[in-house]
Amino acid sequence: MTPELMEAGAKAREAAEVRKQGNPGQSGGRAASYGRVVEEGVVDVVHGPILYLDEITVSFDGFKALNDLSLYIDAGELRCIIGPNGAGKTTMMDVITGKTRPDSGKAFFGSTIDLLRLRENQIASIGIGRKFQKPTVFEQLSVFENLELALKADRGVKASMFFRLNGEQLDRIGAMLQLIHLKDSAQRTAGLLSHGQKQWLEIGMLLMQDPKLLLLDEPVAGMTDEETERTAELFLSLEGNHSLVVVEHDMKFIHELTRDNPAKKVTVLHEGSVLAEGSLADVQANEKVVEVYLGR
Ligand SMILES: Nc1ncnc2c1ncn2[C@@H]1O[C@H](COP(=O)(O)OP(=O)(O)OP(=O)(O)O)[C@@H](O)[C@H]1O
Repeated sequence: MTPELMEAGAKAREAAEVRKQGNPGQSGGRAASYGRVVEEGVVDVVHGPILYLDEITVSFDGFKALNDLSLYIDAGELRCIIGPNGAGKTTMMDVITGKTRPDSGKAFFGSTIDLLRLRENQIASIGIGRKFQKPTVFEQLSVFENLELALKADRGVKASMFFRLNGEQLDRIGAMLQLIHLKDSAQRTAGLLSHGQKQWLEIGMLLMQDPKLLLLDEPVAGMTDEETERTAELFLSLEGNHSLVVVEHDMKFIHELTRDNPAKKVTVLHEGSVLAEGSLADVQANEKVVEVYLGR
């Protein structure tokens, strides 16, 4: 069998597996999904949040990195998650993206897609994008080529080689360059960009794949104040069209992300579960939060 055919076969199997999730009696015991057919790439958010984590527990040698963690993110929401070192933020992202399997609990994408039954690559292909703390771009390629590659990412190797951008795709790359503030650097080698610009490029690459949910792990670590402000602007412009979960230590950045709407929810994690949730002002005034985190 040719590699192209094997790839096509694997894709078809994945699509079938995702579709199968509408069957009754699947994990999570959610009768609400009974008999519904899940189309590939379609996330059902009509009846609730885009991300639903319920009583997730993850243990490492008996130590609970996540301890009955329940968290719900609405479609189009920008949620900031803070918490001291070791609170479980990375482990939570690992569970959502299929890197770590929990001991117990439920994790749904929309109301029908059971994330705990999918592999990492399947989870990425149904629209959950993850940005790690360190930027990972193709350093030898230009900014434009990095975005072009991201656009082709779901094609097979051979199809990518012969793939030519059409007008609409060129326009999309142009719009993305504008959005991530790299229009003037389109032909620049990515390796020569500043740290902040590399972060934006990687975010742009994720966005080229049009994720429904973006998980961003400390996106402004190492950025200048100006870059941090621009990143806040960028995320605020994505809110509504995408759902974003931003894990961050930088409180100034959290302030910037919540400034337009002081009631915006912020979640504080501690020892593997939610310690407090509410507006930034509320959580900052919460005594338990002050004790374990902000008061340090
Ligand atoms: N693979 C592992 N094996 C053993 N312990 C682990 C493993 N992964 C995480 N832990 C522990 O689980 C706890 C939660 O870790 P996690 O990295 O999720 O926290 P975090 O909130 O992301 O912390 P930080 O802000 O420092 O990145 C920590 O005490 C960590 O030492």
